[in-house]
Amino acid sequence: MTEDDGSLSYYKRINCICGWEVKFVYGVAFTLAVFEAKRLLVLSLEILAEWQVIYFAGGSQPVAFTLMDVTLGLSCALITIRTICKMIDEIQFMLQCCGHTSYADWFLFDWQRDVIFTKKVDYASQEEMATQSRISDEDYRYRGVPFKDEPICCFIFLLYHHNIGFNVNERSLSEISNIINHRCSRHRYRISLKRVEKFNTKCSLMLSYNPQIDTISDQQQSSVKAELFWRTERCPQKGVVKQVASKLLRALSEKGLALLVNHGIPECKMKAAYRALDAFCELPEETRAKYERVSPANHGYVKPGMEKFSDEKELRHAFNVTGCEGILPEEEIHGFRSAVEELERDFKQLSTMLLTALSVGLEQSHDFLLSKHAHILGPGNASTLRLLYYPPLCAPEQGLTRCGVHCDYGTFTLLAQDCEGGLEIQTPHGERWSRVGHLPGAILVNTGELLAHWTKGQLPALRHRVVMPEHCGRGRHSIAFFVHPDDDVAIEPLDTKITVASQETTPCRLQKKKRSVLTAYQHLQRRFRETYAS
Ligand SMILES: O=C(O)CCC(=O)C(=O)O
Ligand SMILES: [Fe+2]
Repeated sequence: MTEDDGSLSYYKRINCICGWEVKFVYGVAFTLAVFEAKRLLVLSLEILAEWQVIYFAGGSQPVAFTLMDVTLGLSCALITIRTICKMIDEIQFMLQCCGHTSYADWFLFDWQRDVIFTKKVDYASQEEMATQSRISDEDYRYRGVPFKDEPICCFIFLLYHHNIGFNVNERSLSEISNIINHRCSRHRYRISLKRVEKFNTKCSLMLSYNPQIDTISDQQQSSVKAELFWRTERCPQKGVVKQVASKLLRALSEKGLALLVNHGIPECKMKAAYRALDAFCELPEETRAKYERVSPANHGYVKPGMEKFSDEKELRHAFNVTGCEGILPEEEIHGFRSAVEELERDFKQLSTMLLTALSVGLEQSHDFLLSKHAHILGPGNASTLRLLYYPPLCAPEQGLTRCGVHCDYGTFTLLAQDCEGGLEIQTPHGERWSRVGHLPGAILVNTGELLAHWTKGQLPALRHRVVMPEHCGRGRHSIAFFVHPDDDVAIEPLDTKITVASQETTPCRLQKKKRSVLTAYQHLQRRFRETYAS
């Protein structure tokens, strides 16, 4: 890395981190394609030159067959190459590794196009990268991704469904898992495969990676899964709910967060909301001011600098929607209302399911937590849908950040984010920060202060922040759904018998001081006073 005119350029060559197996198969497929192409060329030339002779000797039929054979051979070889490339890309994507300087490179430029059509591009140079063709959110999956010699991966765990998009069969999955488990053991990746026919799913891939923990023991590994199986069932079987509950609880107790796939909220609804907020942020300042949040209500537009979690300037636009018929900029932005109302409905439904699972996991009746959250998005409950937009920034700047360190205040938060990245979490039992990568369509569940307090810290509140981008980004969009109990619910530790291992946890601020019993409303207002500039 060199420093030139104050700008940083990276001069690191691109190496493949893949094992010899992948390189070998890749090489064979490529050689095959070259060989078949050569054969096709030579044959075509021969036919052209000798056509009269072939015709009179009655050789046109065998020649036609050979031609067909070669053509098929070539396309098969090309398909093989493509499949292998896709498989490698998919693995890199899931591991959130590779890329030139980080896996986020994939989203920054059209890697494949540039490799093919440009003679020499320095992918390491930020200036050069800024001039490259950008790749859209929809496209990146179908393009190649750059390799890197040292994976910059963050802690992530997920259950990824075959029928959502990991389009390979079970055999190739187990081959991939063998290769990765063998080759990447030093990077602490683990992949395991499961068949879950019962839930109308062909197979799932479980992947875990944690660079902060020296080794992931088998026991730790099996404790970080969380998935929602029963979203389409009105009356789910008890066993299914119990299974999800225990996975969710283990994930939240050990990591403070869980990643949900197969949750039923389509990505297009998130994107509609992102677009609606973009349009709002482009309105003149005086128009936006009409919709500003006015305390003590939480509904409305929060302009940059209005809410502060740290001493740094925090550059973000937020629009809080509390569901209590607060005004929305529908007049200026047609479709704003429907975009947020649809999401509110979906997030509320998802929260209801998670509250049921948590109640069961806490060994209470299934409606135990639901009864404390009876009025989500209605009067007397502070649950809020929040649209967030962080404008693009080119380089980290002193005293400026996107979102300072904080714990969320309520029961839990559901968070959807685009591919820009920047979200970081502090694992409950450590001081180090880990990146949370972007998995398209997945929703993050993180524990809030009240759930931590209720469970005496056994489900610890997750400290998180959004840092500035390393490269020129495109701006970050996210949607948070803060689930809060009804205003009058007292926040005393619950009488629960949590079955997960009790561990020493980093206390969130609520637990540090002994205070008289507060209601959920009082607790929230206290937090708002601390974070909102008057
Ligand atoms: O934008 C994000 O990803 C995080 C936002 C957040 O943590 C919050 O608003 O509480
Ligand atoms: Fe937060």
